[in-house]
Amino acid sequence: MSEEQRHPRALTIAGSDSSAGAGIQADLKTFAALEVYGLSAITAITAQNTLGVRAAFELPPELVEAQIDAVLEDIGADAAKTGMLATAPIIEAVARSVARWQLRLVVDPVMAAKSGDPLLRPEAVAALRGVLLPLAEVVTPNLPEAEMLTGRHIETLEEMREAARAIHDLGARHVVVKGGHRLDAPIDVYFDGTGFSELRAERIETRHTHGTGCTFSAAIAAFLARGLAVAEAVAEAKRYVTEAIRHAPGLGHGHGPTEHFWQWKQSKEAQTR
Ligand SMILES: Nc1ncnc2c1ncn2[C@@H]1O[C@H](COP(=O)(O)OP(=O)(O)OP(=O)(O)O)[C@@H](O)[C@H]1O
Ligand SMILES: Cc1ncc(COP(=O)(O)O)c(N)n1
Repeated sequence: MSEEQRHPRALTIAGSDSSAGAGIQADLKTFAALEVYGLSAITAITAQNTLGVRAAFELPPELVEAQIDAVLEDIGADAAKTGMLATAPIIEAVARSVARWQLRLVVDPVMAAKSGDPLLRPEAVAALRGVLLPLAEVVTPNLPEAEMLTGRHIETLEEMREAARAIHDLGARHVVVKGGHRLDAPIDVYFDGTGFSELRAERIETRHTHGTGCTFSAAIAAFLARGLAVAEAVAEAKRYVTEAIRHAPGLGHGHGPTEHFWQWKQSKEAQTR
C-alpha cells in the first residue's frame, strides 16, 4: 500500500469507563471522529456513571503488556496515549512497552475522576513522574495533577508556566498545563522546552465535562498520528475538545459526557435542509 493510502492509527492505554464518557471509550470515539483507526489496551475496569466511580478492578501488568504487544506486532500505531494507569507495576509495564516499541506518547497523568474518586494509587505518582514522564512527547496535567507532579500550589498563569517548566525538567518534551479547573477562562499553557504559548477558549457554562481531559489527550494523539507537528496537534485538539463540550448531549444526573460526532450531525442536518 502506498504511503498516501496508509490509514493513520493510534493506541490508547487506559481504563474502561462503563458510562463511556471518559477512559478507553472516550478515546476510541475521539479517534473515530478524527478518522484515525483506534487500538486499545485496557488497564482497569471501572463501574462508573456521571455521578461517580462505584468500583474498579485493576488488570495484571502482564495482561496490559500482552494487549500492547498483540496490537503492535500486527497493526502498529503512529501515536499512543495513556490515561488511567492505576498502579505502579502497570506504569512500569507500560514504560517498558513504550521504550520497546518506540512509541510517540501522549501522557494524560490521570489521578482522579471529576467526581473526586481516585484512579491512581498514591504510591504510583512517583513511578508516573520518574518512569513514564521521561518517555512522553507530550504530557497534559490538569491543575491538581500539575500540583501533585511539582509539589507546588498553582493558580495564576505565571504559576502554570513555572509548573510547565518544572514538568519539562522531569523529561517530558512538551507540556500542556490545562486550565479547565481555573475559575475564569479555561486557558491552557503550552511549553515546548523553549517558549510558552497559551491555548485560549471561552468557558462553556455546563456541568457536562466528564472525560474532557481524556478527549483532549486522545485528540492530540490522533492529530500526531495524522502527521501534524506537536504545536499544531495541541491547538487542533483544543478546538476539538471545546466543540465536544459545546455539543454535550446532556446525559445523566451528574457530570455528563461530551459529544464527538457534532460535525457529522451538522453535515447531516445541512443535507436535510
Ligand atoms: N467549561 C469548559 N469550557 C471550555 N473548555 C473547557 C471547560 N472545561 C474544561 N475545558 C477544557 O477542556 C480541556 C480539558 O481540561 P480539564 O482541565 O477539564 O482536564 P481534566 O480535569 O484532566 O479533565 P478530566 O475531568 O477528564 O480529568 C482543557 O483544554 C480545558 O481548558
Ligand atoms: C476510566 C477513566 N479514566 C479517566 C477518567 C477521568 O475522566 P474525568 O476526570 O473526566 O472523570 C475517568 N473518569 N475514568
